[in-house]
Amino acid sequence: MIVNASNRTTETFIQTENLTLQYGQKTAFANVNLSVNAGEILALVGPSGCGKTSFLSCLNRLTDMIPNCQVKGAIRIGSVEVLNPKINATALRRQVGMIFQKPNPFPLSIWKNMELPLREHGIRNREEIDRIVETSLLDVGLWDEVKDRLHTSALALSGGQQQRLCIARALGLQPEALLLDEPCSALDPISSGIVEDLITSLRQRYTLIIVTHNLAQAKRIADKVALFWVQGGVGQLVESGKVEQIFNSPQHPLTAAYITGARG
Ligand SMILES: Nc1ncnc2c1ncn2[C@@H]1O[C@H](COP(=O)(O)OP(=O)(O)OP(=O)(O)O)[C@@H](O)[C@H]1O
Repeated sequence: MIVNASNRTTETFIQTENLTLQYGQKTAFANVNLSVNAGEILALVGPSGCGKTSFLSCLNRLTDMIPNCQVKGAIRIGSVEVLNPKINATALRRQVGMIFQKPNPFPLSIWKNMELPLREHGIRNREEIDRIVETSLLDVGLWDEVKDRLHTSALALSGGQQQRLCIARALGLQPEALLLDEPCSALDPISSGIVEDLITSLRQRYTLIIVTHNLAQAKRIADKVALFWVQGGVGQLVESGKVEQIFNSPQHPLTAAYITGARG
């Protein structure tokens, strides 16, 4: 294990310092200083194009895969300096999982979706795989729904079930943190509610950062909220704070305008 989230909720687990990301000449966001305590949920909100997805992508170094993408500043997750080139990005991504807006199961059976990442990370013992698959599917409330069809295609599941499978797939790798990029926005309202409840249930055990355009959702599930905004063509962190503070007594006029729907 490369990160350690003991002392949950009282200790900073994810922290960025002066984090800046450029795609070629274009600065997506600049100088973001943000922290999340272990076991908490941070919601990233803000209008389209302000850099929320780009920020998330830095945290498990998905940005390594984007040509001409430069990330400067510092990211600490547990005791790991994420931007240190010596850090193994594959091992980091096992500890810091990512869930995307559109569920992305492999076009394989439910079982294979769960098994493949485990094998890729060196887990080959059949009994251990069986145990992890069952526990992870139980954790996301999917086990009873799929236990009799584990060897049928994951693509036959509903959108909400597919998203829960993707979360189970990430949980199987025993991550410390999960990054969720609008995980409910492609789902119907009922599935969205189920996935939202699931995310809430993961608080404490995991540190979570969720990008959402749904302010009511941020208010329901987040411990902390961060508002990004494009200023001078560059994404900036306008304000971050505890969810009650952001919604009840925002410090910045843009935050006040955003949460009342007057801007954004
Ligand atoms: N691969 C890329 N190459 C060049 N520019 C990019 C790339 N990805 C994002 N951008 C630009 O970076 C800025 C921030 O984009 P990003 O997707 O991070 O914003 P966002 O807040 O997540 O938006 P949305 O809410 O619409 O998903 C935008 O101006 C976008 O056009």
